[in-house]
Amino acid sequence: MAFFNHLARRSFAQSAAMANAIKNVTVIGSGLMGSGIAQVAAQTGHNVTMVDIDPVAVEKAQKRIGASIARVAKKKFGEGDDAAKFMNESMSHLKTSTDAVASVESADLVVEAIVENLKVKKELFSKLDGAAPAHTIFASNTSSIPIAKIAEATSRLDRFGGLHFFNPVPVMKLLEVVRIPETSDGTYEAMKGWGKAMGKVTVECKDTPGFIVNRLLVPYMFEAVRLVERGEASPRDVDTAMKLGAGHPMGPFELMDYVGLDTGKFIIDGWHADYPDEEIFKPSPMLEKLVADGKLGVKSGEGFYSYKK
Ligand SMILES: C[C@H](O)CC(=O)SCCNC(=O)CCNC(=O)[C@H](O)C(C)(C)COP(=O)(O)OP(=O)(O)OC[C@H]1O[C@@H](n2cnc3c(N)ncnc32)[C@H](O)[C@@H]1OP(=O)(O)O
Ligand SMILES: NC(=O)c1ccc[n+]([C@@H]2O[C@H](COP(=O)([O-])OP(=O)(O)OC[C@H]3O[C@@H](n4cnc5c(N)ncnc54)[C@H](O)[C@@H]3O)[C@@H](O)[C@H]2O)c1
Repeated sequence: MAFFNHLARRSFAQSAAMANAIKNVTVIGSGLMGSGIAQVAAQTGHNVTMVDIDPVAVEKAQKRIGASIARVAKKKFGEGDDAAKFMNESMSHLKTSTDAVASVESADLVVEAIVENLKVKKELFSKLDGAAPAHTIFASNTSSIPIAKIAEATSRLDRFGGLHFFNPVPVMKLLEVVRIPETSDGTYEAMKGWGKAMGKVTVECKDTPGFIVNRLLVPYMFEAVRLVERGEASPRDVDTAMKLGAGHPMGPFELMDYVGLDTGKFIIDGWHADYPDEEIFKPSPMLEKLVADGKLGVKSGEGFYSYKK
C-alpha cells in the first residue's frame, strides 16, 4: 500500500511539475479561438506569443482581446486601480508575431487554432516540429479533425494531444483534453494541469469524432438547418423554441453564426467525406449559399442574421 501511495504521490508531483513547467505558450491562429486562448493564457500569467499569417487578423485580435480583457477586469475588480493593473499585467504577457517557426523556439506548449483544414494544419505542424525544442508539447484546438491525423505530421506523437476550447474562450469554462494512443501520461497530465491553470474545468476524452461536445452539438445544429430547409419552421422560431423551451443561452442559428459558418461548413464537409452515407452530414444548400456569399456569421457582420450596426 505504502508503495502505491508513494507512486501516486510521485505521479501527482510529476504532473504538477509538468504543468508548472508550461510557462511559455505559443498560440497559432489569432481568429475567434486563438485570440481567446491567448487572452486567457496571458490573464493567467503565461508568457504568450500569438501568431497569425495574416497581420490584419493579428491587429483585429489585439482589439478583440483589449475589449474582452476590459470586460473580465470589470467583472473581477469593478472600475478601480486593480482593474487597470490586471489589464496592464495581462497585456504585458502577450506578444504577437506573423512568424510561426520563430515563435516556437522557446515554447513549452504550442496550441494550434488555425483554419479547420487537415492539410493546412499538417503543413504547419510539420514545419514547427523541426523548430520547437524536444520538450515542447503540441496541441490542436480542432473541432472535428482526428488529432491522430494531425499528429502524423510530426515525430512527437508522445507529446501531442487535443486541447478543445469553447467560444467565447474567456467565458466558457470547459476544456476537452484529448489523447491519442501515443500521448504519454506525462504529456496528458501536463495538458490537464495547464487547463486548470487556465481556470478551466477539464474533461478527458479519447480521439473520437467531435470529442464529447461536438459529437452532440453538431448533429443538433444541422438538424435545425434541415428543419428550416424543409420549410417546417423559421430560424427565428427555432432559436426562440430552443431558448425558451430547452433553456439554451442561444438558439442553433445564433450559435452557428457565433461559431462561424465557414467553420461549420469545414466541420460538416470533413465529416461528410469521412461518413458519406450519413444523411445529416450531406451538404446543406442554405449553408453553402451563405458561405459562398461571404456571410460567415457574427465575424463578417452577417450570417443567418444581420449584425451590421
Ligand atoms: C464548434 C466548436 O468546436 C465548439 C464551440 O465552441 S461550440 C460553442 C460553445 N459556445 C456556446 O454554446 C455559447 C452559447 N452562448 C452563451 O453562453 C452566451 O450567449 C454568451 C456567454 C456567449 C453571451 O452571454 P449573454 O448573457 O447573452 O451576453 P452578455 O450579457 O453580453 O454576456 C454574459 C457575460 O459574459 C461576459 N462575456 C461575454 N462575452 C465575453 C467575451 N468575449 N469576453 C469576456 N467576457 C464576455 C459578459 O461580460 C457578461 O458578464 P456578466 O455576466 O458579468 O455581465
Ligand atoms: N469558432 C468556434 O466556435 C470554434 C470553437 C472551438 C474550436 N474551433 C476550432 O478552432 C480553430 C480556429 O477556429 P476559429 O473560429 O478561431 O477560426 P477563425 O477563422 O476565426 O481564425 C482562424 C485564423 O487562422 C489563421 N490562419 C490560417 N492559416 C494559418 C497558418 N497556416 N498559420 C497561422 N495562422 C493561420 C487565419 O488567418 C485566421 O486568423 C479551428 O480548428 C476550429 O475548428 C472553433
